[in-house]
Amino acid sequence: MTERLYIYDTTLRDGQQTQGVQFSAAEKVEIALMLDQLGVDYIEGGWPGANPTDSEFFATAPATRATMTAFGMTKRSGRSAENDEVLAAVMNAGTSSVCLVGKTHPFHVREALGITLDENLENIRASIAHLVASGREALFDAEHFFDGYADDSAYAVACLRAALDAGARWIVLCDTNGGTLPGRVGQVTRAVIAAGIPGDHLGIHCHDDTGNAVACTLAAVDAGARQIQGTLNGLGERCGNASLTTLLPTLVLKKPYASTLEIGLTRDALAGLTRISRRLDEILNRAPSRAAPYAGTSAFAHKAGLHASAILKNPATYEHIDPGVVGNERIIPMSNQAGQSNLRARLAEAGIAVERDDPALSRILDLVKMREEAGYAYDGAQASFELLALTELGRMQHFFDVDRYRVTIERRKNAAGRRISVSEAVVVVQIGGQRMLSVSESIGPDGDDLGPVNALWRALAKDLGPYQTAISDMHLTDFRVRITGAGVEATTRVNIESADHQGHRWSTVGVSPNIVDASFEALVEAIRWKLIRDKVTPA
Ligand SMILES: CC(=O)SCCNC(=O)CCNC(=O)[C@H](O)C(C)(C)COP(=O)(O)OP(=O)(O)OC[C@H]1O[C@@H](n2cnc3c(N)ncnc32)[C@H](O)[C@@H]1OP(=O)(O)O
Ligand SMILES: CC(=O)C(=O)O
Repeated sequence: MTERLYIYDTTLRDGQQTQGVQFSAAEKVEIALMLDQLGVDYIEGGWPGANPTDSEFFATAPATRATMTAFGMTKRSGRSAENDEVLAAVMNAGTSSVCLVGKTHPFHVREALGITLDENLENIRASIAHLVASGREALFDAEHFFDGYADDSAYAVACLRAALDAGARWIVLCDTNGGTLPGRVGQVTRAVIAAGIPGDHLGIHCHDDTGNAVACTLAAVDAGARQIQGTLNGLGERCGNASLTTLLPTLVLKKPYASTLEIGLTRDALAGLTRISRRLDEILNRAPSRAAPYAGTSAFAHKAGLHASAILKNPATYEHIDPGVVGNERIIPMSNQAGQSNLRARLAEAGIAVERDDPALSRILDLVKMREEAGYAYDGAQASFELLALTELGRMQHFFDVDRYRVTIERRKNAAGRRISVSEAVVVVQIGGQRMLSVSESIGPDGDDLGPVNALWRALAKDLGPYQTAISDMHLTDFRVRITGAGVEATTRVNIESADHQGHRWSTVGVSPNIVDASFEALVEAIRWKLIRDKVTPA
């Protein structure tokens, strides 16, 4: 018989506690709709009353199939739940479900709240009873539960019991400081169930401070907890929360969960996982994590020659699942670890047909290895690799030549008298016998300098004559610089990631002792790749 496991997402609340993350209300709406598509059961939208964004979000929250939940804390001592203004703001959001965090560790009751243990129990009871009396589904987040249990298990469980007896639907065991290991989470969860808190009322909320949040969550599920809390891409306070991007496919696809637990997530929805994960990164203006399980850009990248050779015979040789199941894709990158199998697969993927015995194959392989020795890295620069291969195969189209470029950096006062630096770039290109000169500065909308690479990009993209339409939907999404080698041998590698409105993302690489020169090479390659991908006819 299968048991129901409920998924509770807290990206919009705990995820917003990530350093550097600040969602707007509109972004929260977009994320809530993505979570709903995915099939989570609860969406914790934030803390109404705590800040204007969260209040605005609840005022305009979208209709969702998932239960929208407001978050807050148990009432303060010395006032009734009805008269606690923080709790009132949470209730006023009007959600059918409300989650309140409360203390369960005597140390925190005494130190952080400065009240007696009995007062805290009463605050929990009265707050939950107030939610239930007003017809809300009540959840109790038992803060620092595992630390509290280690200190005084009877008191920690008494806090859970106070919430359960007052009518809480869910009691959520929180590893707030994230220091508990999976074995201990499993052991304590079992003990809590044995103490009379039923597993189908028990949730788990883990932080990733030891890198074990997902494992701890699974340990609690193994022990009988039937609600898991987590966030998209593992966002959350400090090191983050248990990542639902990892947990959801694990629960749907892996034994024993797939056959013993029912969750509200279909296989179709799971195929949207990578897209949703990447969209969140875009909202946060972050490059997607390479190593993230399932949705990472390297999750199905097969770099080593031996792996690639076997993958081509049967992907199951080096993949634990089919990448398409989570909407991700297989990548066979080129690098100095590659053999001919990587090369042929990579070329085929790029739509470049080459006969098995074409002598260009070993020339390309040698060239890749030689250039990697000189500082290039092609495993993260697929587009540059394709250009290199096309050139070596004699199939590279000729779009334009760069005659010269120049960048100057000037430190000067702006109109307001503030000292700013301004970069100016001049680029001269030859297109179909015509010479074109473009000049651009790098001043952003707020008057600040965006740097010499930005000035170069603007100058290059300003007027490419017959190619202007093709590159007009192109923009740069990431820029990474790495110094390779040391001392006088040091050189700079620049990786540029570009995207267009058709949803393509591509990476190029440039190498030079001079950072601007390396950047320029990567920029020019990004444009050339776009022209090829869009099948633009050379002028
Ligand atoms: C483990 C977690 O992640 S829980 C989620 C935590 N999230 C947040 O804190 C983000 C949103 N928080 C906020 O915007 C603010 O902290 C507010 C609006 C909630 C409260 O702001 P303030 O009234 O200025 O209080 P402040 O933040 O300084 O301190 C928290 C107060 O809540 C009390 N408190 C903390 N936890 C609880 C609790 N579970 N029950 C009752 N009171 C609590 C503290 O003792 C402290 O009270 P004090 O001011 O009398 O010392
Ligand atoms: C409630 C919560 O976020 C925590 O205890 O970590």
